[in-house]
Amino acid sequence: MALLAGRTVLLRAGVRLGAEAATRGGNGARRFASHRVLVEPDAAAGIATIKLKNPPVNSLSLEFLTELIICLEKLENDKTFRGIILTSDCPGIFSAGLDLREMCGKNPAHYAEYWRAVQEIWLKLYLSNMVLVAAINGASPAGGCLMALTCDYRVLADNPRYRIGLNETLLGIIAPFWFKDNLVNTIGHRAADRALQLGLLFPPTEALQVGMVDQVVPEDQIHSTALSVMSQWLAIPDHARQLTKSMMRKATADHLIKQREADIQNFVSFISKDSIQKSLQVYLEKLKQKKH
Ligand SMILES: CC/C=C\C/C=C/C(=O)SCCNC(=O)CCNC(=O)[C@H](O)C(C)(C)COP(=O)(O)OP(=O)(O)OC[C@H]1O[C@@H](n2cnc3c(N)ncnc32)[C@H](O)[C@@H]1OP(=O)(O)O
Repeated sequence: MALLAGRTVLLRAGVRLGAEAATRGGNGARRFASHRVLVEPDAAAGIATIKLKNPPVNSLSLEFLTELIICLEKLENDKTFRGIILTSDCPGIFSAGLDLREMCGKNPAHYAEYWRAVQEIWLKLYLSNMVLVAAINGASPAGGCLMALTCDYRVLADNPRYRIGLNETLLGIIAPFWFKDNLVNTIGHRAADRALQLGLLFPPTEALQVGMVDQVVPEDQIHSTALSVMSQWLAIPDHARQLTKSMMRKATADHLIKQREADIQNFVSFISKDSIQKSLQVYLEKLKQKKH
């Protein structure tokens, strides 16, 4: 199927990227149909722009994560593409992180399924052979920040409301070791120690200072900057860049891969605790009441 620049399109006959939501059919198999992951391919440039579109805040629900995983798999296997720009279609929000409703009031089997999907998206992004540039055009707490941290380069729009960081402690929860590893690899141990313990959400100037992002630009220049960064990275021969990326990241990814099941069990038992459920419910309630 032909790829059209600048449009959300069919990538392969009969399969619509950005049009897939997991639902259970009668036989329990997954079916896909909805529109949360928009893909704008530029085949000539070898770049696909992924726009996250799960309003209002791009929270990472199981369905949304499933779509994103499938989308990344398709792009990864399509030799047309060498780079992805990851950005948001929701005004002012890159991603609010993990969907708190997936972690509240559900059963252990659901928590385990959800956590496997969270691990999977991280592994897919972190180990991608493609160049990943995050064009962060909104607030990016916790899991939203994590997605940006998996990218090879981060451009943040200059707006004091667009704070980024791993704020888990503010919710009474603990960033898993692989969130921590990814952060340490990005900003160093001392800065990560402070940021994680205090649950810091950095506004753009501070995010740049601490190394959480690589560049801060006016909002209207975010996409053009991401494109120009991308062309710089794509100028490097793929095999050399990919092997170097793997050399830099493999140990961190293997750390999770080796203990994936144990990490799921840890998550399930932690999140199922009454005290943690209570904290998350209080936090969600506060978010809801903020408006009133
Ligand atoms: C054991 C360790 C496990 C896991 C590690 C956890 C990782 C995580 O990612 S946990 C999630 C952490 N996320 C946050 O703390 C962000 C919370 N949200 C916000 O701070 C704000 O919503 C925002 C800055 C992202 C956007 O602000 P604003 O534009 O003012 O929107 P609202 O706050 O009014 O939110 C609109 C709507 O969305 C609901 N919502 C927000 N975030 C989440 C979320 N992460 N999960 C589920 N739902 C969320 C919010 O409650 C509002 O809902 P209603 O319209 O129904 O009131």
